[in-house]
This record gives sequence, structure tokens and C-alpha cells, in this order.
Amino acid sequence: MGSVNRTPQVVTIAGSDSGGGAGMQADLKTFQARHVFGMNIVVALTAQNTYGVQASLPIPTYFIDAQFQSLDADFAIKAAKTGMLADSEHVEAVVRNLQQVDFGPLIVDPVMVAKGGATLLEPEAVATIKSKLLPLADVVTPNLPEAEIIVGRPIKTNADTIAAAQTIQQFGVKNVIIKGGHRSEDDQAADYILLEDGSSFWLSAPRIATANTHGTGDTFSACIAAELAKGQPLKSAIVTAKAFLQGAISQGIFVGHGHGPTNHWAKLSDKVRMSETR
Ligand SMILES: Nc1ncnc2c1ncn2[C@@H]1O[C@H](COP(=O)(O)OP(=O)(O)OP(=O)(O)O)[C@@H](O)[C@H]1O
Ligand SMILES: Cc1ncc(CO)c(N)n1
Repeated sequence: MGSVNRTPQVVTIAGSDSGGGAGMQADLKTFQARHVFGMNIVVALTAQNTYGVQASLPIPTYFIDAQFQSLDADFAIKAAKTGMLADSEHVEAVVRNLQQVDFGPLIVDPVMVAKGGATLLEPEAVATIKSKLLPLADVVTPNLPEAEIIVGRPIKTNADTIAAAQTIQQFGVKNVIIKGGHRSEDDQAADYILLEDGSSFWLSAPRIATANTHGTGDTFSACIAAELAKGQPLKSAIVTAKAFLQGAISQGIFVGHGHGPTNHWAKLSDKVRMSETR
């Protein structure tokens, strides 16, 4: 047969957002925008729009196995990311499958709660993510509330953020990114990055006053996966993802009545600044 696996290929292992702005739809749109071939393993379905999540339905785990097997039998996947994983049983199913395949670097976005407050991960599953998924991960990308839950203490200051990243790295994940999008009192959206070699830095860009931030975290981690699949080093993949997010939030589109999606057609912003750890 004619095809060979030369085009960079990436998979998202996540939940479906019927509203198209978050979850695996945001991931696939990001993969398309960043010129990698995107695939998906569905872990859960949601009935969702820009107002919030109206219903959700985890997929039977045997069907997660089937999707992993289909992809592993054919494609040459060069990076993978996880998003909504629903509950402990589904985290375990994903872990079991990841141990049997080589899908390249793994980015774990520890999605817990949607912006409207809906639960996307049962609280009891956080322990399973910490003990079983993080040791397999190359990068983890919690937002501030997720980082607080993972470390079990409040994060108020930059020093708290730095200490939290160090604690999270001790769970076995190589690189940690704590996203600052939720610190709405700051005029910069600043993310803290702790790399495997112990070096660290802040990435910041001007905070944009907008309600259209549905799916920002998904888009960010998907962009990192896309850039890694193309062979970019991790540090530049993270900088590209920040520039893609800044563009996707600032070059807005107008969809729905609530927290609208970001613009996956956007150009990379030149407003991202890197600074030393302080
Ligand atoms: N209003 C904003 N202006 C500029 N950058 C932002 C804004 N909100 C978030 N970001 C950036 O977007 C990226 C995603 O961070 P965020 O904290 O929003 O993720 P998240 O809470 O996981 O998103 P979601 O749960 O909706 O997927 C980070 O780089 C963050 O700094
Ligand atoms: C399915 C799904 N995954 C992730 C998020 C978080 O943005 C969401 N709202 N919905």
C-alpha cells in the first residue's frame, strides 16, 4: 500500500466538547493550525456549549483499548496529550494502554473542572493521576487551582508557585508548567516552567480582558504536543504554545452567548516575554 509514516502525527486522549471550543475539538483544531496530523482517542463525551457542560458520558474502557489498538497498528505517533479523563477507572485504562505503546513524549493536562464549574474528573481520581499517570509524563500543565489540588496547599505568591512545581516534579513527571491564567488580578498572564534539568523561567504576556477563554488550557497543551512532534526542543515548543495562546485569545472570534472559544486560526503573537526565576 502507498502510505508511509512521514508526516508528523499527534494524538489527543481526551473528552469531546460538542460545542467545539475545548476538549479534543480544541486539540484537533490546534494540531491542524500547527501543521501536524491530529488523531483522537475519546475517553468521554460531553454535551457542552459556551454556557457550560449540560451532560457527560464516559466511554466504556474496552472501547478506549480498541482505539489505542487501532492507532498503534497503523500510525507513527510522535507526541500524545491527555485531557479530560473522567474518573479513576478511565485514568487506569489510559495508563495501561500508554504502557503498551510508544506514542512519543506525553503531555498531561490534568483537567479537573470546566470554567463553568462542571466536574470533568472525579476528585478521587486525582490520586490515580499523581501515582500512575504523572510518572509516565514528560510534561504536566496544571492551572493554578489544579496545581493547588495536586500539591494539597494554597498557591498565592510566586514563591508558592515555584515550590508547588518542585513538589509536582517529585511525583515523577519530568517538566512542570503551572499556568497563571486564573490569577485575574495580575496585568500579565504569567506561566512558571520548571524543566527536567532543574532550570526554570517565567513566560508572560499581557492579560487580555475577555470572556472568550473556553479551551485555553487544552489549546496550550495541544500546541506543545504539536511542536514536539515536529521535533522542536521542549523550551521552544512551550514558547510557541504561549505565543499561539496569546494570538488565539487576542485575535478573538465570536461564537455562542457565554464563555466563547479562542481563535485557532490566529497568528502567533510577538508579545510573549521570558524572564528569570524570581
Ligand atoms: N485572559 C488571558 N490573557 C492572556 N493569556 C491568558 C488569559 N487567560 C489564560 N491565558 C493563558 O492561556 C494559557 C492557558 O491557561 P489557563 O490558566 O487559562 O488554562 P486552563 O484554566 O487550564 O484553561 P481551560 O480549563 O479553559 O482549558 C496560559 O498560557 C495562560 O497564561
Ligand atoms: C471535554 C472537555 N475537556 C476539557 C475541558 C476544559 O477546557 C472542557 N471544558 N471540556
